[in-house]
Amino acid sequence: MEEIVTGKQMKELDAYTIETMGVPSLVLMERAGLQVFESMKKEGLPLSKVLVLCGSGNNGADGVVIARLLFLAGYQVHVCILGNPEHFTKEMKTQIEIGRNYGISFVKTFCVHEYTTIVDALLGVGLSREVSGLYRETIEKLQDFSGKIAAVDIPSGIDADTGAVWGCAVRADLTVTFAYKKAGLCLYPGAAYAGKLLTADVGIYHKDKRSPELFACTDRELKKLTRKPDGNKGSFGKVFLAAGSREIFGAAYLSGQAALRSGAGMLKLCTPKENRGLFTCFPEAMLALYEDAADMENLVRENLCWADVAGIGPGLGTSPQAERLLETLLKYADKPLVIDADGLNLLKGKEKLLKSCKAPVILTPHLGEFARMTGISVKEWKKNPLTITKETAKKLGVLLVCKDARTIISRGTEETCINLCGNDGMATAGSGDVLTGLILGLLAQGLSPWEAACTGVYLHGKAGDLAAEKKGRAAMLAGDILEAAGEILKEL
Ligand SMILES: NC(=O)C1=CN([C@@H]2O[C@H](COP(=O)(O)OP(=O)(O)OC[C@H]3O[C@@H](n4cnc5c(N)ncnc54)[C@H](O)[C@@H]3O)[C@@H](O)[C@H]2O)[C@@H](O)CC1
Ligand SMILES: Nc1ncnc2c1ncn2[C@@H]1O[C@H](COP(=O)(O)OP(=O)(O)O)[C@@H](O)[C@H]1O
Ligand SMILES: [K+]
Repeated sequence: MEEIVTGKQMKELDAYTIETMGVPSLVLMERAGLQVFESMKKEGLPLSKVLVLCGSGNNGADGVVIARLLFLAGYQVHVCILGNPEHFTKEMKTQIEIGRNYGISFVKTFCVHEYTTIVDALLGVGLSREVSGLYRETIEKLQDFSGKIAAVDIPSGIDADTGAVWGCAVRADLTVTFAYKKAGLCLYPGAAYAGKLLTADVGIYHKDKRSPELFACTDRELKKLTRKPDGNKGSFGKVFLAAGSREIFGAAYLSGQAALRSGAGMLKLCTPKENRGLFTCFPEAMLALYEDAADMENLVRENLCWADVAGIGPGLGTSPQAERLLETLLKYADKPLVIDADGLNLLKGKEKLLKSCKAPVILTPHLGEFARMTGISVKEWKKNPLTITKETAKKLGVLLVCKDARTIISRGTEETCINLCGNDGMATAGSGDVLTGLILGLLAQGLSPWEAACTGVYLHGKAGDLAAEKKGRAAMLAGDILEAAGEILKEL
């Protein structure tokens, strides 16, 4: 996993490295500047004439280092420093002095069109208020700039914790952030303002490695998914999935397929009797067919005995039978239970039943479903996704997967997972059904609910990226994500 930090945590880590480990602040800064300089070259930014815009804090001081390194490498570079000299940090004053000794050009005014690249070192993780005055005017001038923009640590104007724009912000092509990704670079809109995001090691260190509060999955988590050569279809897990309705068949097919494609041993689909004929194209699935709401109790109890994990929701509809199915599952489930789509729509008013469920429950709402379920609007969630997801998970006593461009996963504890892969091509019908199946498949193979949810969302995002590569973001279908998930697992 990859740790992600808030601005405050980053400042504490900086301070610890400087004060406790004894690494001089200027050494960290030199490494930070060098990393940005090297990244700009490596990423092919046009460096024939560069303007470095600096604020009065240490982000600005990084900028002066970058200007010096560009100057020493023979590039034409101008530095423009904004802000009151009385507010310059100690490091900033030192960097300006060093810069002057080298003879780099400091300018007071500039015309953006003269430059091929602009380095944004105005504000870093120290941003603490709405951007106004000269900072704002300068950032607004960059809107007509046609060259490339490299942001130092974080695009100026982006809140390091929430990704919100404080009045206005720099839209960068490249952001080189130091030590750890900041939460505000991972959440939208900050993620979009960052452009290509690189994380650079500058020597930040902490002796007591604590477990991160916020993290993203990486391939390392996927690589833990191994098959046992002596396993059998029973040991790879049995999935019971209540999905599909008279009107909707595809959702059941997609999520059922995804459960098997992610490696589960067996699948039993619980679906209306009328659907029997449709499943001839899915011979791998066993069927548990129901006719009316009265059938449910025995059917659910029998199948829960058989299964290792249960899921409900994709294409389920909201008929009385569907509602009865959900209630019965909540009443009797003693194995992990994943609730998605219509299962979530049917949850309204059943909070008590949900709370009393003996099984660990995973809810996978997209934001529309989340809003319907909780009464918290999408707009409100987007303002503070980490806290709201955590608080809701805690309140409902569930593991919550809030699906969006950046899916957030919480079980109400201090630790939150954010997914950084995937793309807008995944906003296509049935994509969420595939995710439900993947999570069920991983649960069936023995992953804990937390591991299955975090790894499942990551696998889904990676599969979405592979599908986009093959088919294009507009043309890709949920079935392509499903197929790609299999390929990702194969490559591992
Ligand atoms: N030695 C260190 O501490 C290191 C610091 N680093 C850099 O230092 C940055 C953090 O430095 P600082 O804590 O000095 O903070 P910043 O440089 O991000 O900004 C702080 C300054 O901006 C002012 N400010 C805040 N919001 C403003 C607004 N809206 N409009 C105008 N001014 C505003 C503050 O009053 C303060 O003077 C990091 O982002 C990183 O770039 C890196 O060089 C790594 C090492
Ligand atoms: N812009 C985006 N970037 C990354 N992932 C996205 C984006 N839009 C949607 N997704 C992902 O696609 C999936 C869509 O799920 P959902 O809305 O439930 O689809 P459906 O109900 O059609 O199956 C979610 O996992 C979501 O995180
Ligand atoms: K910046």
